Amino acid sequence: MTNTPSVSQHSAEIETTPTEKVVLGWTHTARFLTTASELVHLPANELPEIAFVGRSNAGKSTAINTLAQQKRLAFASKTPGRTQHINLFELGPKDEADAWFADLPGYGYAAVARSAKLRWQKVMADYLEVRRSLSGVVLMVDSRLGLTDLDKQLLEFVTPRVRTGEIKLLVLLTKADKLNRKDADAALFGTRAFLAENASAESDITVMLFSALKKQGVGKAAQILHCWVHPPVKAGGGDGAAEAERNSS
Ligand SMILES: Nc1nc2c(ncn2[C@@H]2O[C@H](COP(=O)(O)OP(=O)(O)OP(=O)(O)O)[C@@H](O)[C@H]2O)c(=O)[nH]1
Repeated sequence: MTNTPSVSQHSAEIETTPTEKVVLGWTHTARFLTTASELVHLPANELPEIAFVGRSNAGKSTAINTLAQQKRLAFASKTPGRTQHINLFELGPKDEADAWFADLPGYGYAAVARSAKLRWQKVMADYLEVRRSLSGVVLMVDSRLGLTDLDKQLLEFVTPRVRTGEIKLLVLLTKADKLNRKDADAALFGTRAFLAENASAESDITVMLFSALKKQGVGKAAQILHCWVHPPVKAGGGDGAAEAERNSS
């Protein structure tokens, strides 16, 4: 077996459309705000907040770093289960932030004691339930594993509010560089089929392949998040996913 180089050792160029360049300029403004181990310690927020969730080691921190084009904004660890707090990041102009990102603790890491696991699952469930500023969820799923039971539980938990349009959902199938074309397509279509059946065909949910290593899907993901925060002012609205889809094809 060969050693897989860490994501930061690679510097693949991001292939971007002009629109994606603009929105990447926005995600690059991300800066650390604060960290909290308890929900009560999270500062109140009036801005749209986008939560990054997923199984431990799915690549959340790396994805945030890639979107922000910063090496260690969110701590990307090789040891699963290292993100033990909710980390908040602020985006937009320095004196006029327009959104927050929240990096949530990864779930499902086997080596974490059961009590700690349950505690973190509760912190996350409570966060998703009570955080009023939550306007979008980015679910990171390792493309090689597909949706795990805990991912499905999380989806079950958030989809009622996705259906009503209260929160948006983007599913990133991470580490897509580790799959060949056929397996990547299978992961993509399998996840889409699950969501179509279990969420709602009409819901504005995007599922896409993502690789921090190869910079695949980075511009498109940035565009979707940007559109969530700055919805296009036009009749018919939408969350920008369709526009991102068009621009990337
Ligand atoms: N090949 C490849 N490896 C990746 C990619 N994204 C992340 N990784 C690797 O996957 C491992 C886990 O990444 P993290 O970003 O720390 O994962 P996390 O979801 O934040 O993990 P927790 O802190 O446990 O919640 C690291 O070794 C990363 O280098 C990718 O796009 N391709």
